[in-house]
Amino acid sequence: MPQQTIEELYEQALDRKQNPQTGSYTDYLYQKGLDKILKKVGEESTEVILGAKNNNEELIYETSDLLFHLMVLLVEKGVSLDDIKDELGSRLGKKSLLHERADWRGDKKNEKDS
Ligand SMILES: N=c1c2ncn([C@@H]3O[C@H](COP(=O)(O)OP(=O)(O)OP(=O)(O)O)[C@@H](O)[C@H]3O)c2ncn1[C@@H]1O[C@H](COP(=O)(O)O)[C@@H](O)[C@H]1O
Repeated sequence: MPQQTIEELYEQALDRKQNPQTGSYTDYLYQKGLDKILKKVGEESTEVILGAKNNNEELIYETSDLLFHLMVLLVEKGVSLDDIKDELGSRLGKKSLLHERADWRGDKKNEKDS
């Protein structure tokens, strides 16, 4: 079975933006505009959560849907994958702030606030 990288998925979405194709679902999303794309990202996020509660097959399917719609959102907003990689890179090696969280320390008093 062929595989597709996130980079290829992004490039595909970018190509659809630059070279609109009639009958393309990606093009349909761009035509509908940002609110439609955001609605799809919201729906697909919820479906990832529901899929994870069911089984890994559904989780994989819904995560793929979400990644596709996220790539369309990034393209629509003019955000590149490099922008995301830079942000992720800036976090590399940073100490997590987990130790500052009361719930992690087992502070039951604050659990209801989390
Ligand atoms: N990876 C995807 C991909 N993942 C999900 N989807 C579409 O996302 C939609 C999600 O399903 P839903 O039931 O939630 O949505 P829907 O009812 O079809 O549509 P809405 O009216 O809700 O918007 C389906 O129509 C899927 O076909 C995708 N559509 C396209 N791609 C990739 O993009 C390429 C280009 O596709 P086109 O732009 O259609 O040529 C394809 O070859 C694929 O590689």
